Amino acid sequence: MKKAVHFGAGNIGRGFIGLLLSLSDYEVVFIDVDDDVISKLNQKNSYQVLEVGGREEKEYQVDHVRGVNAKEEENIAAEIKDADLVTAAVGPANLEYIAPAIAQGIKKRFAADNLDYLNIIACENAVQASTKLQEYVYEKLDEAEQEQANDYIGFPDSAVDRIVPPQETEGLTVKVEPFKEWIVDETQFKGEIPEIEGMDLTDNLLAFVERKIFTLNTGHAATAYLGYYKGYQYIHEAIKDEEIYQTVKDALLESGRTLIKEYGFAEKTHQQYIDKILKRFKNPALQDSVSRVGRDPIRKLGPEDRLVKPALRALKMNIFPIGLRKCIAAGLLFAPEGDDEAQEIQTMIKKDGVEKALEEVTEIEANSLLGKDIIRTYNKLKDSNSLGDKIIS
Ligand SMILES: NC(=O)c1ccc[n+]([C@@H]2O[C@H](COP(=O)([O-])OP(=O)(O)OC[C@H]3O[C@@H](n4cnc5c(N)ncnc54)[C@H](O)[C@@H]3O)[C@@H](O)[C@H]2O)c1
Ligand SMILES: O=P(O)(O)OC[C@@H](O)[C@@H](O)[C@H](O)[C@H](O)CO
Repeated sequence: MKKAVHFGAGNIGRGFIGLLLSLSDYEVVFIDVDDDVISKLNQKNSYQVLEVGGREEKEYQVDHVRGVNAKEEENIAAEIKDADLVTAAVGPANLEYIAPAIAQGIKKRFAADNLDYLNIIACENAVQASTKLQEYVYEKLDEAEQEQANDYIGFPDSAVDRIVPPQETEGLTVKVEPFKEWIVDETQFKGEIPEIEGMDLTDNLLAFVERKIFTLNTGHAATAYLGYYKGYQYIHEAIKDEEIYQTVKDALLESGRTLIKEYGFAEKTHQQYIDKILKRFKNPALQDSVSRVGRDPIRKLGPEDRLVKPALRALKMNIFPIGLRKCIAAGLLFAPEGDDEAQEIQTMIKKDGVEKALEEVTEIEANSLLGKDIIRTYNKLKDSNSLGDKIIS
């Protein structure tokens, strides 16, 4: 049996990547900062994945799993020393914290003359997350180790798509949607490409990753921010609201026009891709919350992320992003308790005004045409309790 070390035993870790690895005959060693999940993995050495909302509910048994606490750097390095694959799904902001243990593992492999190729794949909602992880890992290697790593350690970037909502049960069981897509850049592997059920390959990853993030995640964040604004708890409820559906669809068509121009997707195929995604949002069995989907709005409203980047691209194509600007404005009103980034935005707005907060978070100038329009929309939203016709125009 081969061995994979996977960082992040959360929703995507257990509900998607861990499942695929197990189906492909890997033992999976999960690394996590959460003591509780690690001790449960070590007590049971197995868990279940439930696919819900399709024609029939499907259950998968995931065996041969165990856990190591992320604090135990030496033990993690020892696992990586003879691992066949390393994967991660910890959130883009946490990649820098897993890099030291990965670097230690690489050092141990080289010190033991283990020159088997190793590939390390970050499965995050970010463009070039594995490349970013490589930068963090290389900061911990000396020049000779970096040269050796250039020959033996690959960091293939990937795009990962499966909606895994917050879990309601205490145990390890993970509820997931039936849809799944994991696409990895075949040009960045070192050595033989591992055969993993459900892992697809491409030599054109940027097109796929941008299509995914600037469609699914754009629409998801838009639904979450507009849904929160209108008082919905769940994504499937929010997307059923006609006003929200129309605004999200407008935003996706704007983003879609930029993707079609950038990557040459066929218009009809892209339209079908959008429709399929909107249908996935409607899955009531997921009970996916607007607070999870909108989480970390400083990241999500950032200049390179799912709402602002397509809006700026649209502007460059002389399309005024009427739908996207409304979603950005609603994002500035997103304030669920317990979301530190959402609270930070609210504090910025209270302290220095929405103009300053907009500039700080999105890097859009408050005095630009788009900036002024976002602020006008924000103020209108704040003073009413519906998206309203006057807001939609
Ligand atoms: N849930 C989804 O629908 C989904 C789908 C596609 C991609 N993603 C992406 O996958 C990544 C993980 O998302 P998620 O929904 O699984 O989140 P999650 O919070 O359920 O899981 C993340 C896990 O990483 C762990 N973690 C955090 N810091 C760590 C560290 N330093 N070392 C080890 N473990 C650490 C957390 O304790 C948690 O268990 C994100 O980048 C997300 O964008 C999520
Ligand atoms: O994980 P985030 O915080 O980047 O985004 C929240 C959701 O949009 C995301 O997790 C989706 O469910 C996922 O990307 C579906 O593939």
